[in-house]
Formats: sequence, structure tokens, C-alpha cells
Amino acid sequence: MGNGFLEIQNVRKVYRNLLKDDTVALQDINISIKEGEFISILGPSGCGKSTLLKIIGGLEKTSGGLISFKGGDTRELGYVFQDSVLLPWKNVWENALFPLVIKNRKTPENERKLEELLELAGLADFKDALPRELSGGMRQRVAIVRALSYDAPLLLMDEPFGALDAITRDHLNVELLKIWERTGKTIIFVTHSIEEATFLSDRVVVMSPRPGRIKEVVGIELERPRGEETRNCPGFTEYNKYLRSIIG
Ligand SMILES: Nc1ncnc2c1ncn2[C@@H]1O[C@H](COP(=O)(O)OP(=O)(O)OP(=O)(O)O)[C@@H](O)[C@H]1O
Repeated sequence: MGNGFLEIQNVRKVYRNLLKDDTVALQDINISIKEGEFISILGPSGCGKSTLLKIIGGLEKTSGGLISFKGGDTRELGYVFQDSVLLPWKNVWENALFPLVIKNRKTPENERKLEELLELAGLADFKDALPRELSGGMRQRVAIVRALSYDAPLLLMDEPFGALDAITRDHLNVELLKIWERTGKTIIFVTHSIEEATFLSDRVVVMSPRPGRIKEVVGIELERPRGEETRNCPGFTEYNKYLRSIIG
């Protein structure tokens, strides 16, 4: 066993189906993730990206292999989904605060940190707004702040910007990197988008389907901090081309 922050060793997942053949969703998955890394999981539909994230997050059991998380309690993970449902009757502040209330950790210090996060996410002026008064991008930003509210060391994101238009998605990618750089969290980010994976990641885990396996792990050595100008640099285009060639 290695000594990474998060070690995934020989993980396998089989979904048992009563009426048809079983689905081998994941096979021979091995990754060692360092603390503070930004990792993307990239691959075509059905290659097991969400299954892998759910297994890491403890929402799904493995059929074999080991997951070892040295970052603390696995219940202390932040999770952001494509459609991160906010409570419609609670305003932005109350939604973001909700995990702290449930975990009985609503302290003045934690509330101050939450204020800072809302500021960082550009939501400071919208604390009193209800979810229906926000754009899709703003709702996702609230969901990210909510997931970070209890200072989870690991943030799992399953296509959080998948339902947004390209301009909003690009903008939120920049915002997310700012939050990541400021908070030092480890992030595992599932996406279909090659450009998004290149822009955000330290390493991109490229998966292939049936059964879902890791095809290659590609280190993205573009300078940080990254911003809108990163998309215009030749390295960005080269990485995108390379990732596209691996996915095939
Ligand atoms: N609960 C389940 N029961 C049975 N099969 C499942 C279940 N969840 C996923 N699968 C199957 O496992 C495989 C991997 O699915 P998964 O959702 O992890 O892929 P994905 O790469 O996240 O796909 P997408 O990009 O479309 O969200 C697919 O063949 C899917 O049909």
C-alpha cells in the first residue's frame, strides 16, 4: 500500500442485474492521490466515472479492492452533483449553512469561514436570495460553498457544471480554481469535457468503457495560477489534442 492521501487499489465494481448479464462497471482501478491535488476523471458515457466517485465517497460498495483515505473520516467529504438541489424555501446563507446545522457545528468561527467562502464565490450580495432567484451557475456556486462549509479535506464533484452553457462553465472553472487555490482542498472532478479537464487539473485520469478501466493518467503541466488566458496558450491546445487522441 502506498502512502498517498487517498489510495485506490485494484478496485472493481460489478452491478448485479436480475434480468440481464452483470455489468462490470470498474476493473483494476489503481490511483494514488496526493493531498491538495486536482484530479479529473475523464471518459465517455458509461465508463464508470460516477461509480468510481460514489465508491470513493462511500455511496456505493466495491466488489473488490481497497480504498484507503488518510485525510480523516470518509463521512467528512464534500459532494457536488450536476444538479445540486438546494432547499427551495431557504435562502443562500441558510442553504450554505445547512450542513453545519445538521452536524451541530454552527459556531461563530465556522460562520465567519462560511462568510469568506461566499465572498470568494462571488455570492456575498446574494445571501438573502432564494434559489429560484439565482441563475444555474449561481446555484452551483452555492452548492460548492455548501460542500466546503464543514471544511472537508476532500471535495468530490460529479459533472457540477455539465448542465450549464459553455460561457458560464468556463467562468465557473476559473472561480473553482480560485477557491481550490485558496482552500488547499483535494478535488476529484468527473467530466465529459476534455477542455475542462485540461484547464482544471494537475492530472487527468482517462477511462475507457466496458469494463471501465484507467487507460492513462496524464499530468497537465500548465503554469498556475490558470485563468482565461490559459485557454489561448499553445500547451492548452496540445494537451486537449493529446487527450482526444487517447479517448479515440
Ligand atoms: N445502480 C446501477 N445498477 C446497475 N448498473 C449500473 C448502476 N449504476 C451504473 N450502472 C452501469 O455501470 C456502468 C458505469 O456507469 P456510470 O454511471 O458509473 O458511468 P459514467 O461514466 O459516470 O457515465 P455518464 O458519463 O453517462 O454519467 C454503466 O454501464 C451503467 O449502466
